[in-house]
Amino acid sequence: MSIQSIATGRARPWLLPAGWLLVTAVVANQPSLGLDAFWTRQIVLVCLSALLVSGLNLSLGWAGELNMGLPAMYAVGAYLTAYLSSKVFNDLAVCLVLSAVAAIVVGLLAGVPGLRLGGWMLAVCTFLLVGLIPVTLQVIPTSILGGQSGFVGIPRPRLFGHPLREEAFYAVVVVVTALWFALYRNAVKSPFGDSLLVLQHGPVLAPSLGLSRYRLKLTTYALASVPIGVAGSLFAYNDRFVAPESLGLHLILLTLVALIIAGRRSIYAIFVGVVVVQYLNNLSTEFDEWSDVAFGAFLVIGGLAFGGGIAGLARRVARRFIPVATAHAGAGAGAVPDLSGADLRLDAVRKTFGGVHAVADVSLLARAGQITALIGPNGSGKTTTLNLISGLQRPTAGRILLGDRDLTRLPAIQVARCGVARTFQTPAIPIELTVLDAVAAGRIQRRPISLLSTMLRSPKYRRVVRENREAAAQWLAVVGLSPVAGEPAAAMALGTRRMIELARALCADPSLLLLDEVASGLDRDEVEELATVLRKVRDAGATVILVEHNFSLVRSLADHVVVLAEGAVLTDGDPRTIAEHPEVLERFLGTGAGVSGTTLQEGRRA
Ligand SMILES: Nc1ncnc2c1ncn2[C@@H]1O[C@H](COP(=O)(O)OP(=O)(O)OP(=O)(O)O)[C@@H](O)[C@H]1O
Repeated sequence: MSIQSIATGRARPWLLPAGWLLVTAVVANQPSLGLDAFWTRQIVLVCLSALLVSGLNLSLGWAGELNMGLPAMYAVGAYLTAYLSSKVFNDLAVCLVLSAVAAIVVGLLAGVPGLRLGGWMLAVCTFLLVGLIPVTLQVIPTSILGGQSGFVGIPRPRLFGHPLREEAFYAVVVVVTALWFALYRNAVKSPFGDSLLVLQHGPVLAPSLGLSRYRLKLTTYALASVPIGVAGSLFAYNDRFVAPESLGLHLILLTLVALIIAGRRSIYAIFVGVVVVQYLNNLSTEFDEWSDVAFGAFLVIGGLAFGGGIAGLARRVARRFIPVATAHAGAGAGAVPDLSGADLRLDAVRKTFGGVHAVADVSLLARAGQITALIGPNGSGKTTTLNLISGLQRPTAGRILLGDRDLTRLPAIQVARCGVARTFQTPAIPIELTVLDAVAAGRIQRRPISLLSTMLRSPKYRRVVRENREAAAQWLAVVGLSPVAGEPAAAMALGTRRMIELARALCADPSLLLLDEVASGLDRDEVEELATVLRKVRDAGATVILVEHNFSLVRSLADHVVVLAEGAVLTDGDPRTIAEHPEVLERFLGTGAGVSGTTLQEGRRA
């Protein structure tokens, strides 16, 4: 298989858009379907609910933040449309656009402080917005928004000066929903969506790849406001009456239940979730006073028992019937591009945690085009040193220089953007990414693409994504994982996940590569393959820092070895000198153990 064919992945990419267009054309054509008023209304309601669920899914499923302010954004779209169309200018397109913008603005009022404060504060801040709906309606004169009794007399919609008959409005609702879902799908099935999956992995991975958690979450949250505001606007035109009681917590309850049925991060399954909830909601008019209790109970039970929803179920079934390929091509086959490394210099770097001196005035020089091994027993400060270099922790004192760039006070995102890439002791592989996309994630920050370009699949988007995927495919060939490029990365065996992480770090074209116990858990053949790859990377000019317990690997690979003990440098030199150093032998390898033992801990125990 060629690099290009691995990078391209899916055959017949036009199939999905063509199918979606066909479905939209059929459903939008109400007269040919022969739908009566009941079914037309049901389809309109499904569309409005699907818009709401997609908004909630973006914030909760993709960005991991519960947006409790959904009814407030919906209310903004509905009341703005009611007011504009009745008293200012009646045009459906204008009202849709202004409602989306107003929903974003209102959402950001709560979203900016909520996301800055972190934790559950977004849910709390947005919840306050819902409380503001009745207060706002009390304050604004009844002659403007209708007060507690609601806004009546919303006119029939007009579009570009023409009045819209009922079937034309129905078609607009279907087309707007289909269009939004195409844009929503493009947004999440892209490097932007992959970045959101990286966010799900926890607080450390995203900054190490140069991705800002706050910016990504805020962008997603703002995007999530768009379909909610649009749904509010369409709702006002559809019912031609807006009342505060339809904008309460019941709305968020129904939306959450539909999302649970559809599954977090679902796309088209949202329509199934919405249809089920609508059916249950129609039934519940017979036991109206109990409906919130019933939906609340479903939320709890569904959340516990139905994790992943329909989308998750489909993925599990697919995994069961389509076996995961595990073939391995043998590492070191592909060509390694030039990696222009830079010298790394640590100057009396210190890190203390309370009274613990994790790193005590460490000075070292790691040269470009060399592998510098950092060895020492457990707790000697190796990982902390890597964390200080990569910006995940800040030094208490000292200086860190990469070439002539001072990294000492830079946060992890900036350090990553300066060309520092790393792996972790436990491989950090986000769920739901293919092996190819997990590797390409290493390059997302190198050439950012705007969200608009992403959603519209602009020529720039296509070019950058193709080039990134080709680079990822090239690194997969180097580490011998081309045969599993399309498989789910997180489901791979430990050795494969370590190679995926290594390929991801290399895919960023790093000037400095930090490897934290990259050989741990690998079998003999895998360690040999790893050594082959690392020699190629070194020969390509990268600066490599290798934290490792496997002393045989260190001996065979390292140009220079730095030995840490209790946070300080005990000694440094070439591997042969270190292997014969009396104190190293005595303290870590054991005087009788010799240096051919595989790990430092084993030697210490000897
Ligand atoms: N966040 C922290 N808070 C308090 N102490 C810490 C923290 N991180 C590390 N330490 C302490 O700093 C010392 C060095 O830890 P570090 O993880 O860097 O060692 P290491 O050489 O990488 O060990 P290992 O080989 O087990 O990974 C240890 O005593 C550890 O307990």
